[in-house]
Amino acid sequence: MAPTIDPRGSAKYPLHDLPTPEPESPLRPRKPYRFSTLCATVDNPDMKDQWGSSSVPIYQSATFKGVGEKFDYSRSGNPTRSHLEHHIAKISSAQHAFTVSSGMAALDVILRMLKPGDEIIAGDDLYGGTNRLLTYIRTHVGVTIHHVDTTIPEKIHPFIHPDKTAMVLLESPTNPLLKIADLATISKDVKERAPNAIIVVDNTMMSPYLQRPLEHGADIVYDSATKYLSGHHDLMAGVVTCNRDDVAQKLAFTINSVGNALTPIDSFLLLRGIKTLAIRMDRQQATTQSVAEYLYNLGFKVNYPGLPTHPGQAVHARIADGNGAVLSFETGNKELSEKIVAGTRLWGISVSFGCVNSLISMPCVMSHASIDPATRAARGLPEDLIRLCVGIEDPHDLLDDLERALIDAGAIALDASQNKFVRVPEGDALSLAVEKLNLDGDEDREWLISAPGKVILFGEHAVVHGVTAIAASVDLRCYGLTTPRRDNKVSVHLVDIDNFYKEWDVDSLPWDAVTPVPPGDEHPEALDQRLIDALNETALASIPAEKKPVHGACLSFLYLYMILNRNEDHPTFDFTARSTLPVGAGLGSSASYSVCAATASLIANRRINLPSRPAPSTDEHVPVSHQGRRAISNETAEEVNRWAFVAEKILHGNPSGVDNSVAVFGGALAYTRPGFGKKSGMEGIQGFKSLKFLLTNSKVPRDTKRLVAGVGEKKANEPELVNGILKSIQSISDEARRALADPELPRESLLSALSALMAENHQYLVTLGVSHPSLENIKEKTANPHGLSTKLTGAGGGGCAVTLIPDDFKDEQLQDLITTLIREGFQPYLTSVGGSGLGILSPYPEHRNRGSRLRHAPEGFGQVTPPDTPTPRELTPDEIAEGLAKGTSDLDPLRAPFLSSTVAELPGWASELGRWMYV
Ligand SMILES: Nc1ncnc2c1ncn2[C@@H]1O[C@H](COP(=O)(O)OP(=O)(O)O)[C@@H](O)[C@H]1O
Ligand SMILES: C[C@@](O)(CCOP(=O)(O)O)CC(=O)O
Repeated sequence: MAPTIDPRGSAKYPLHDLPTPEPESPLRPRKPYRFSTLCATVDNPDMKDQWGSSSVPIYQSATFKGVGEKFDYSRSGNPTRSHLEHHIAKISSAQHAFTVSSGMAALDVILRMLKPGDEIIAGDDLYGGTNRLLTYIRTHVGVTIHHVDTTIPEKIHPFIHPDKTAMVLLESPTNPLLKIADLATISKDVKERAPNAIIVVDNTMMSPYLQRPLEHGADIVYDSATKYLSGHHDLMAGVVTCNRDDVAQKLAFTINSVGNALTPIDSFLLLRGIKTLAIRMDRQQATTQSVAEYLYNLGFKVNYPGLPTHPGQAVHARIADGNGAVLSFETGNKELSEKIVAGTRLWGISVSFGCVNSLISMPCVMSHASIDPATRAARGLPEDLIRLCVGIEDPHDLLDDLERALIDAGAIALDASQNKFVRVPEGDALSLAVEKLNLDGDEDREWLISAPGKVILFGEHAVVHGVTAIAASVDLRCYGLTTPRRDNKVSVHLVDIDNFYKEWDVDSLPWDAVTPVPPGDEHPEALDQRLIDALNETALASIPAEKKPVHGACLSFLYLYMILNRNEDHPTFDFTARSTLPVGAGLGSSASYSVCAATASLIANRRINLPSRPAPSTDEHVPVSHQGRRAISNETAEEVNRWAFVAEKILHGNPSGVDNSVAVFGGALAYTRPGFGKKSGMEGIQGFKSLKFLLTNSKVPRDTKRLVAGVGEKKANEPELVNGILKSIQSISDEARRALADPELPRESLLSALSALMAENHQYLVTLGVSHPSLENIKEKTANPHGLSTKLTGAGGGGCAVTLIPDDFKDEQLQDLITTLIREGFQPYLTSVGGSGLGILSPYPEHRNRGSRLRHAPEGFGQVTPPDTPTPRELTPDEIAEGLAKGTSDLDPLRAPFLSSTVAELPGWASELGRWMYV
């Protein structure tokens, strides 16, 4: 049957005018195309394009020449719009479709069917704009409106009048409470009692993909096509569909008279958006289900028909094909909700929904603000309600972002006994968030900080030049303790570097040379040479140049201490560092030191927020582990990371940032330095933790700054060679990443792939000139007779080598290898990788465990005991006494045991102090 085009605005089509081919044979009939095929297939057999264009052309023309042709004036009809309307009719099971300038324009066209004295029955949880227009109709046209709870069909009955009820206006699910109306039952009930009443359904929340109310007895369905139909928030449009010719005629008349039909260009855009409706919707609603379950499991009241607890779930499942991508939830407190909404990053704060990007809003202050508060209350719209409109972003990122916002607002907190986040009881939440660890008045408190070292598996040196490196945290850490001083001094105590100690009167420091960086601002790209020179000439003048490690450590500490200070009130404290990492051996001791030093000064200068008080815990022992992970917000972590990078610049000259990123964020990362015209940043890598590595310190000292500069020079002198190597190392990192991310790759294949890539990467480092005979010796000893793969790690030139230990490598064989390495004068460590990043000992008294006995760390790491305690060396009793005498006080309970613990005892002692909060 050929469609008839009504140039006055309505495109009328027979049902099932679908591009389904004719059956090839009566025995094998073709099935009609399914929804997503219909969406993607824009085809109007009656309007073939003369050039066979693949997409419908934009007829940007107000008038059309000729008399009696299909089109004469675009207000009445336009070919692009006709194509769109044909397409919408097709996917909506409708005979007639109209497109107008917005969803509200669609409703306006529909409401113009009413006349004074008519009555409307409408839901009580309608979109704010709908309410506004209904109010206008009531006051200006004289139409009576009954707002009724449409979740129970019987509640409508008393308001149905056989003559006066002209229209029933329904939304299901409602926005924003996601209430469900039984469209089929209500349509039937109304038709029985008031046969002339027109049933109108706003289907915007569902789109024709998930719900087609015309199939359930509705007379008119309208959508704000600005939402899911378009999907990209780049146009505004409204759609009206119906099957009744009489109704269609009236709608067409109004649209043509008013002139609000959709423009050609918006028609084109909407047609384009509809092609991906099904695929977008599938992704969006799958993520919404996860978000709804996540919030529900935390204990929030969640409104989403996909939850079994939703009262309208069964009715909705009968009528609709899916649950949509909007949900709302209550927090119990409006202010708390405002904080959560303001705290998200990925979820954009915006009205509207249906876009590929996720949105968060508070209906009472945004989309529904036009309804007065009393009416909102009367209709049960909670002031604290948060609406989430889910987009197509990665579900993990969305959940992550939401979780961080909930943590930062104080809505959820870590329960250490369950090792998971739980909802903070209503009432407490806000006070906790506001409390946000008020650092004022905490001058008299000690702070214990720790950060891990790292092992670079692939990409050292190359990472400085923009290549991706793959690195993971190791089980060895630097600890930094700040102890308040009451004598106007600041001091640095470097236990690992000859127990070096130095103090300065804060007023003697070269404050004139400081250009302070305001809180929140980033440090400029280049170091402030004026401050460095001033420090070298004054505070550091007495440190001889050959004492490079001490000089670098003091300079980086004082530089941060001064530049982070923003007022006349200079904090006074001692900063003592101790590490279980070998210093200067390529395992990132400098980065872990930098992270501790940066955190110390950021805390002392009150420039970072620490988490609100976590849920009260029992007195139970909480070991240093992943228990407190993510207690420190991402924002704080990023701030520490930026400043640790500044300290790394002082120590390394031209660092890539990979070491400090691992020290702050822990785990395993693929890191690409920004500024090389490609995708930069860091991405977590899974599948790393189960790998076993032997780290062997050659004990050959080397200078990272010099080695990094050396590679830079080689690149300048032999660009072709070095650029080729950089390219190859990038491929190695990419391949390693793919292998680690491939869940189907058998374990054996993963290990052999990584071994081969390590060997290849090492050879490139040899060519770059950063190996050392001692490293080649370690490589040889692990390869023969053990067949293991070894590469240098870190800057090279000495320092450490890393060896991958296969799962089936026997303990005795490992012990044998370790003995050989020790005999050669090397220091092996068997370490696990991928543990926590920056940690801060909780300052909350109830999380402290004072007076606990010193516990000895378990001997060794993993199955193999390293034969000797690693560097740093143990302090002599005299040195301990000397250290204790410096600025110690009974008020500072951590300093004395921090100094007197042996290196082996240090991790166990720290963990026993109480709860640690981690990034
Ligand atoms: N525990 C520590 N105490 C003081 N300074 C440290 C400590 N750990 C590292 N550093 C500083 O970092 C420098 C080592 O950096 P680097 O040579 O890059 O070695 P790594 O590869 O271990 O990071 C030291 O010379 C010192 O200035
Ligand atoms: C050589 C390099 O790639 C790794 C750091 O070396 P080391 O761990 O500090 O020895 C330098 C950098 O990435 O900053």
